[in-house]
Amino acid sequence: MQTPDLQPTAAAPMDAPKLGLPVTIITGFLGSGKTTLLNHILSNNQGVKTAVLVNEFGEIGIDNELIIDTDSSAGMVELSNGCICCTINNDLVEAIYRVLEREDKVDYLVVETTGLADPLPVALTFLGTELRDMTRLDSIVTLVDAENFSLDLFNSEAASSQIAYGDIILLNKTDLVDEQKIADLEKRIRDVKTGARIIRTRNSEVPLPLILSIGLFESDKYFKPDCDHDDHHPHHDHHHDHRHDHHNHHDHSHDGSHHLENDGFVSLSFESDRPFSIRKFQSFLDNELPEAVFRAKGILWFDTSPDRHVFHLSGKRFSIEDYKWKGKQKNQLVLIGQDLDLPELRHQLELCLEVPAPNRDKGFG
Ligand SMILES: Nc1nc2c(ncn2[C@@H]2O[C@H](COP(=O)(O)OP(=O)(O)OP(=O)(O)O)[C@@H](O)[C@H]2O)c(=O)[nH]1
Repeated sequence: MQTPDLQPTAAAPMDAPKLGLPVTIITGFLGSGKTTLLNHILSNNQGVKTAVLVNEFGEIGIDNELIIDTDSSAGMVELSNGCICCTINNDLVEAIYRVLEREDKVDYLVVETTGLADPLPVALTFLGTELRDMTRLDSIVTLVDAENFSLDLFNSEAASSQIAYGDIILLNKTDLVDEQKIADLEKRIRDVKTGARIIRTRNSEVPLPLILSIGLFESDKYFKPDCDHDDHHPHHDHHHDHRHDHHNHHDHSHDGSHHLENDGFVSLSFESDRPFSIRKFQSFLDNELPEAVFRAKGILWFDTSPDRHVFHLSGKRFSIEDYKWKGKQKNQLVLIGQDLDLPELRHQLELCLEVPAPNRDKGFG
């Protein structure tokens, strides 16, 4: 279920973009940091009107001063930053409709599942019902408590399901354990899920573009840009290799970019005025995409399709929405990951282009 078929579905009606509300599901065992992550999202998701669905409102530790207005009849609370919070009483679908039917539209929906539950039914609610056309399941983010994730938890079906379906896994509370334990856990997580995308966090602090499909085209604000471009960026002239030392750094600021640079996150911007071969691009996603790529967003042009495709990727999950071209056809893709081999990745993408051109200049834009 993680990887829908890449073949574009029937063309969307002219100029009628799908209004799929992007949805991120947060899952993870009891006490792993889900509510902490929700608060992190709500405090940093500026300009993105976000709705959150939680199982019981009491569980959400949103600071009281964020809350301004309560419409208890609808089980909905409006927060002072414009975000809304809605309880799931019995019926998840009903709660989602309450969000979708609001006059004051939201841009993003985040759903926190209960710690003991398997996230699959929640994901299927978005993928397998009529909600499928109104929402777009963007990512499933799994929190893992580095201190308490014991062997027993690996025997819990819910916990292994949470890992198996997580597009991105946040190994949280890394402040409470030593490096050896973290490394052991990463290995055990990869035993459950080959190719798991794991990010180490404290207090669930993760750069939002890694877990939510927002601001990805502005990723150079957050992520050290493509090495190929370093020469053109005087601010990056102190560029050095983070591979060997990034775990020893400490985040002295709450500024996301600082944290990211220390953790070796980089982004690759790829543009081309030739279309991708859909077959080669699909094979790249299925077989070559490095584990260290967490996120991607792109405007894609395929050889066999007249449409403009908006592409989102989270871990191995991706979605494609079809639109009509307005301007000139081209490919534009941003990939974000940790310690990526950027020249190699660029080369792989070039090989996905429809007609390989010899002696192509390296680097775009
Ligand atoms: N030391 C430490 N504590 C953390 C970290 N992240 C979260 N916590 C604390 O762990 C406790 C549980 O965090 P929550 O965010 O409430 O966890 P949850 O997954 O929502 O918990 P449930 O709703 O019970 O499933 C809180 O006291 C947090 O402050 C971390 O990285 N390090």
